[in-house]
Formats: sequence, structure tokens, C-alpha cells
Amino acid sequence: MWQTQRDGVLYLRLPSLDEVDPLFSEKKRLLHARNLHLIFELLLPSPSGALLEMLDQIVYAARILYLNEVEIYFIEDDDFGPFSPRNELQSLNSLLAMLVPLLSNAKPEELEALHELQKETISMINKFSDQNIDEVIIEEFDTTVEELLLKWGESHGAKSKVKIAYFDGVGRGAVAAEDIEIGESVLEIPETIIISEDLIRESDIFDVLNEWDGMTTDSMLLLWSMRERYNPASKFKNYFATLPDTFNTGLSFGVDSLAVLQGTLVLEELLQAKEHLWKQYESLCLALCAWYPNIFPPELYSWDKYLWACELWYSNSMKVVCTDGKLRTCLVPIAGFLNHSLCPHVINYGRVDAETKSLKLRLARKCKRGEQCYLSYGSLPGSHLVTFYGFIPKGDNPYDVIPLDFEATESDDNQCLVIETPITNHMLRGTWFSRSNKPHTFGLPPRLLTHLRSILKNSDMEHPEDANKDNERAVLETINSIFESMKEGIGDIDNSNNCEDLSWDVKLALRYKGIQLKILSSVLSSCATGLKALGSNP
Ligand SMILES: C[S@@+](CC[C@H](N)C(=O)[O-])C[C@H]1O[C@@H](n2cnc3c(N)ncnc32)[C@H](O)[C@@H]1O
Repeated sequence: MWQTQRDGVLYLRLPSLDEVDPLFSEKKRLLHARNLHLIFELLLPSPSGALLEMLDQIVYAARILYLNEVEIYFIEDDDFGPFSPRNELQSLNSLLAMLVPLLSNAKPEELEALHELQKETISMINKFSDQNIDEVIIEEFDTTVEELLLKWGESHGAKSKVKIAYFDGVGRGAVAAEDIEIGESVLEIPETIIISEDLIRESDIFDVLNEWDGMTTDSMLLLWSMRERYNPASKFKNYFATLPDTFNTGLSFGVDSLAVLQGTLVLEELLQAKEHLWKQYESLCLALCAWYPNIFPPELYSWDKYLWACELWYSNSMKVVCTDGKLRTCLVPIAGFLNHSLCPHVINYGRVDAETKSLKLRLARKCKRGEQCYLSYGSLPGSHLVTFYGFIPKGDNPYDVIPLDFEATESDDNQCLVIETPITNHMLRGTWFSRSNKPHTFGLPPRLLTHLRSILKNSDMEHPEDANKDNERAVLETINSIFESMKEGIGDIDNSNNCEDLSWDVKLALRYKGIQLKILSSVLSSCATGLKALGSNP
């Protein structure tokens, strides 16, 4: 909050670090190590240079405040950001959000500085957006059912600034029908047309489901939507009419695509998810159809239809805090047309506005007329997006990490110079993300290096210089050997087939595999550079 405590001085206070945030102590340490504070002062009037210097410090601190688990793991001592599009947009928008109420209560001598800060922050967001304008190809596509849904939404009070179009390789998406500025809502969806567990309570299947041993809300939602999809009298028939017959997520991968994924992380995730769903299908659908065939007609509860419902909820649902304060998994008609991007327009959308009782999707960066408007589905790795959504986003995904779990050792306790909580879950990602100029990191995460240095320590007291070098070499050789065997396990990409002839799932599997190989190769080449600098070959 801004406040003028002394005449002629403007104070800014960023939100305090949240003690319940699991990253609280790491963020506190990072702020301290970078000599960053959450309270800022500016003498009024001040030259523009001083104001911009202060703004830089505020942005550096905000970036730390809004880091997530993956971003914080990869942070390098000499890097002040931006750390990711998500982090940047959230940090800059949080500054804007703080300025808005202060501008309306500002004293005359504060106005100029506040306006300049607002203008500069918007300009930083715009510059950032301009680097992320998506070139799109819109194909000819009949949008009759989508338009019917928009009209139905409007008749229930929904407000929309988008049209639905078809994009090459992405499917349908929402295109801005007018220029939409930062902070404006692109969509406002009334709570009354959001699909959530409340609807099931009103439905005729509720009593049976409620009595069923081990029934969960998620399962109720699946079973309800399988029936509602074919209910001609459904309030949501316009919504169901817009849904595809098949979703094409990783859960529908055939044997050829699974073969392509041999040795990759996603294969395990996919097989586990599929097995879990099959068990659920047996214990839910088959059993309910046998006990209550009139309420759960077997033809509506086949395995294919169950998988369709799972894919619908995995790929289209949103977590929303409703006006009663409860967090629910929901299907949000119309908002379900928004695709995901690593640099989205809408980042925070999870709370129904108490006053208007509608879910407002506000822009964190502007969207020009004719541009596709994107949402963030979350900071998700490619394996999750392939399995549950069936796509890989354009661009380098900073959350595409390869986890490396080490057993905790006693020496982990000695790591508190670097981090306060010992970490045993390490990870690696493409080393091209690194901007560190520090020697001896070679784009590899400092936390992983510190951990390995500590467990591979060799204390040669007579020749400490050699011990350090040996330690460094052992670290790089260890990473190198782990990644060599991962790369061998995945194998090469067979380029003998014409890509155009391949099925959607094989194409997607090949893209995923290509990205994994690129990440593994970047790590191996960092190790090779490091070992060469130490005078040895991998
Ligand atoms: C909530 S829906 C978005 C609308 C969807 N495109 C449609 O036609 O109904 C989520 C699905 O859209 C697709 N999708 C979303 N973002 C995408 C992206 N960046 N690239 C490719 N496909 C994407 C995936 O098929 C995903 O499962």
C-alpha cells in the first residue's frame, strides 16, 4: 500500500511475504541476498531517473514475491529476471493493481509520480507483450454451434469481447473482437451457467450417487456429464453441442504413439493414468449399470464414453472459488474456448466476483482486435499437457523439467548456506534458459550442483586445489552419465516416415520426444563444456 507518512515522501509497500507460502523462507533469503526490500521511499518531487530506479527495485522484489516452485529452483544468483512470462505478468500486474486505488486517493503532490509509475509499468507490460504476438493462421470453419453458445450465454447475462475461430494446429480459439486493454474483462460468465457439483445435487441421480460407497465429487461430475451429454432437455445442451466427439489427449494414444514414447517420462505418467481410469470405470460405471440399469443405461456408460468424460474434465475444467467461498472444479461455457499459452493474456481467473456474481476473465496484457486471446492453464510441463490436454505449447516451456530425485543424505543439512530447507527433489531443464555469467555452472542449476558437490566431496587436504577440481569433475561426470543413459533409453527419432502421413497421436508423441531429446542434449553439451574447461573429456 502507498501512504505518505512524511510530507514530501512517497512510500510504497509491496505485499508482505506470506508465512504460509511453502517458499516463504527461500523468498526471504533471496530478497535479503539481493538487498531488496518490500518498502520503498521516494522524495517528492524527484527526477524521472530516481523514480525509474525505484521502479526497477520494486519490479525486482515483486518478481521474487511471485516466484513459483520451479522458477525458484532454477534462480541464479546473478539473474534478476524476468524469470518467466507468467512471473513477469503477475509481478507487473500486481504493481498496477496496487496503484489503481492509490491514484484515486492521492494528494496533488503525489499524482504526478503515481501516474508516471503507472505509465511505465503499462509500458513494460506492453513491451513484453509485443515480443509475444502470435502469428496465427485462421482456417475456414463453420462456427454455427459456437455462435449459438455465445448467444445462449448472452441471454443468461454473459458478456464477451471475443469471436470463435479455428486455428491451424490448435483447434478452436477465441479472437478479440475489439482492442482489449490490460485490466479489462475479455469474458464475464455468470455463476448461474457455470457447471459444478451443485448441479448434481439438483439432479435425479444424486440420491443414488450420494449413497454409493466411496463416491467422490469428481466421479459424480463425470457420471453426470455422461448422461447430460445426451439429455435433449438439458439446460446445457448448447454447451454440449460445442464439444468434440473425441478429445485427442494422451489418454487416447494408440500403440504406435506409445511405442514412440518408450523411455520418456510421459509414458509412465500415461500408463498409470490409464490404469487408474480403467479401475475406476470398472468399480463405478460397470457396477452402477448392473445395479441401476434404468438410471445408468449401459449404452451411455461405455468405456469410450467414460474416457470422453474424463478427457472433457481434464482438458476443459477450471478451479473456481464460487460466491459461497468454496473452491470447485467447474466447466465454464464459452471460457472453455480459450487456448493455453506460455505467455497468456489471462493469468488469474479463479474467483467469482461477489458483486456481479460472475467470473471475470481480466487481461494481464493487452489483446489487439483479431489476435487470439490466451489463458494460462497453469505452470505445467509438457508431459502433463500431452497426457491430459493433448498438445504441446509453442515456444520454450520453462516448466518442462526432468526430475532427479536423490535420497536425503546427512550432508544435505550442510546446504543451508544456499537454501534453508534441504532439497532432495532436484530437476533439470534445457540449459538454454540459463543467463548466468558465473563460471562453473555451465547453465546447470546451482542447487543441483551444490547438492552433488556436497555428496561427491573428496577432501584432499594436501592438494585442496586438486580436490576442488576433482569434485567439479565428479559432479559433471555424474550428471553426464545420468543423462547419457536417459538419452540412450529414449533412442533417436526415426525420420524415415513422411510426417504428413502420421496420425495425430504419433505426431504429438514425436514432438514430445524431440523436446525431451533437445533438453537432454543441452545438458550433455553443458557437461561436455564444463569437463573440457576442467581439462577432461566426458
Ligand atoms: C479448454 S479447450 C480450448 C478450446 C479447444 N481448442 C477447442 O477447440 O475446444 C483445451 C484444448 O484446446 C487445445 N489447446 C489448448 N491450448 C492449445 C495450444 N496452445 N496449442 C494446441 N492446442 C491447444 C487442446 O486440445 C486442449 O485439450
